Amino acid sequence: MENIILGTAGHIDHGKTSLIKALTGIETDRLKEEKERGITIELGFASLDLPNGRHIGIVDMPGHEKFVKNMVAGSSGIDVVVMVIAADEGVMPQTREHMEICNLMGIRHGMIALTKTDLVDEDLLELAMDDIHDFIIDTFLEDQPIVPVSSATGQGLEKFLTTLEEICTQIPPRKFSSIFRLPVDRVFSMKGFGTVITGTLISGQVRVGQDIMVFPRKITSKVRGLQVHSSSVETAMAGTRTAINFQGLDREAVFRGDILSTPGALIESYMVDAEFHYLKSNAKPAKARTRVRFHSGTSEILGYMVLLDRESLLPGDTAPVQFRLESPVCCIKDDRYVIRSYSPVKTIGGGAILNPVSQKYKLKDRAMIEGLSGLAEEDDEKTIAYFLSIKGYSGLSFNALRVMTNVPDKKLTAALQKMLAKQAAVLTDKEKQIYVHGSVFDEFKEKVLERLTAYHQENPLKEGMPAQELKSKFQYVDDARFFNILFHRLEKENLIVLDKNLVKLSEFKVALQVDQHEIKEKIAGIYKKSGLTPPFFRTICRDLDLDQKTGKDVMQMLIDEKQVVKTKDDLFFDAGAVNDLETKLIEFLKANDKMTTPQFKEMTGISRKYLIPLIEYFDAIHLTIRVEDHRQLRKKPA
Ligand SMILES: Nc1nc2c(ncn2[C@@H]2O[C@H](COP(=O)(O)OP(=O)(O)OP(=O)(O)O)[C@@H](O)[C@H]2O)c(=O)[nH]1
Repeated sequence: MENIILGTAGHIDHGKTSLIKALTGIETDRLKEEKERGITIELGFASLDLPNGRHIGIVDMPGHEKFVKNMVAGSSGIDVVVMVIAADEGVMPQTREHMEICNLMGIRHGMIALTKTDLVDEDLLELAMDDIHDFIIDTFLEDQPIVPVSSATGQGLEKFLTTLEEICTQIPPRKFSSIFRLPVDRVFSMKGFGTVITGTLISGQVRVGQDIMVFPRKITSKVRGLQVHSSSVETAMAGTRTAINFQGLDREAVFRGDILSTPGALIESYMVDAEFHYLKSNAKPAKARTRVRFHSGTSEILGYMVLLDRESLLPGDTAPVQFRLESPVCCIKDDRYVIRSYSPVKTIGGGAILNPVSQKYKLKDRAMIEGLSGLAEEDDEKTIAYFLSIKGYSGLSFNALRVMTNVPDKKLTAALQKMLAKQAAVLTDKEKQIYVHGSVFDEFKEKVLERLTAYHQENPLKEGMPAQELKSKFQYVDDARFFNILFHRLEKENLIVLDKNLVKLSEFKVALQVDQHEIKEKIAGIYKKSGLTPPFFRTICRDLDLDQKTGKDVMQMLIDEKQVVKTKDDLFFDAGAVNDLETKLIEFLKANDKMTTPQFKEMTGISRKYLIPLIEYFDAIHLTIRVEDHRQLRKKPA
């Protein structure tokens, strides 16, 4: 049987502490001031064994309006709430506020103790009952038992216990994360023991001898002793009120609001995103940016609440928000929190954490914000994928994923394995256990392929791009190991070939092994030698065993360097030969004004195959112009 944590709630002086004392014999008001003033300021702790042997840890919460923040602190980790309402007063302001806080904290089980029945007659008791029935409509206590009791006379206490027992059997086991966490309620020193810290162990477990870290201060220490419900134990499990005795931990260094965990397990953040329910009881809509008090675990932190998807939020509505805090928190996903207004102080809403380690959003981050609302659903793979996708190339470690997703270790490992298998995630660092989203790899793949394609186009005769040069184009992938892993995946997919520090697309082939300069010289020589009767270019390529693309690139160079002249299609001429011809042509036209094709043939002694392309070339460069069946100079000679 699992342990259960019970919390009391209710308006000041309605009899919470007296009820616990009547049930357990334990006086939870232990501060001197509390005794003197007769009210509960701090959280009180007690425990109770039910008739069926089940052990219950009790957190007695303060009812005074000023101490609601301690009440919030106490309510994290509570399974069942006893709402205490005095028969002589009925539902009062803090009865309502506590109910709202319990709702916001996600508490789903409870009952009502109608106390001080000895002070009222039948009629008044009935009136109080009616009052309560109206009050619990649409709350988690609707349809839950109401048990009249008197702590003064003991009347109804037995019925109270059997009812509580029955409720406890209905509480399903809690879904605990694997991370050991204990929000600090109290710190004190005991003679001969040193520093003792108490709190509710809200997830994971802790054992004697274990190293712990106090967050967000990051002080480390070792567990010397553990007590659960006043007995020493070796290991304490989630869902128990726990006292931990530390070896060499300064009492002054730890405060309520801190949180104990294992070294490095939590991540502190000044920004968290959450689903926020704005209580119906608020009078005005919430503004886009509101100064608030953020309560989570046992801490209260000042900050701003920023609406993420709207300009204002109506009472009763729920929306994604970001909290920007003055000091860091160490939340994990799904943690419940409560928001109180800055001044006057009043509970205005709360909900569950969606992204415990967030950042400021820019306009382009719309998709990230939209993705947040999907996180409230419990789909492990989707949640993991969301966080991996927003982290891009840097990815997330297994450790960070535990915090971000709140998925217990075994399930997290299984989900990641599944995602790796279908390439929805890539493990980029085995040692540090870093995962990136599958789409990050796809994006990288696209970019590398694009880069290499461009490189091959620019350098058709180079066998490949130096790997170092390629890497330098991806400065934003700052982890060399990560780069190499993605790189090798491209190789595995047969998209690229890595050889002697050169990378190339696998489909790319350099046609020639001779170097570019040599080919160029050879081709230039052929044109020089053949003068006005050159071979077709395709013939040259064939004779030299050149692939067309390489040949074309070399030819382009010869044209650029003005070594050859391009006429139509596949026919190129040595630039020197064409120049000589041009001089002769100009001389002839100056002397004769015009020239027919047969005259041109006579002058050059070449066949029409070369003649026509050359004549058309001189027209194209605007040296000559065709008039009827002859050519003349386009510009009259000076
Ligand atoms: N007659 C009578 N008096 C009661 C009963 N329960 C509590 N009281 C008295 O009511 C006063 C307040 O009781 P507490 O138990 O301190 O009330 P509380 O709700 O714990 O108060 P806070 O923790 O300060 O919010 C005390 O003087 C109690 O003696 C009861 O059943 N009958």
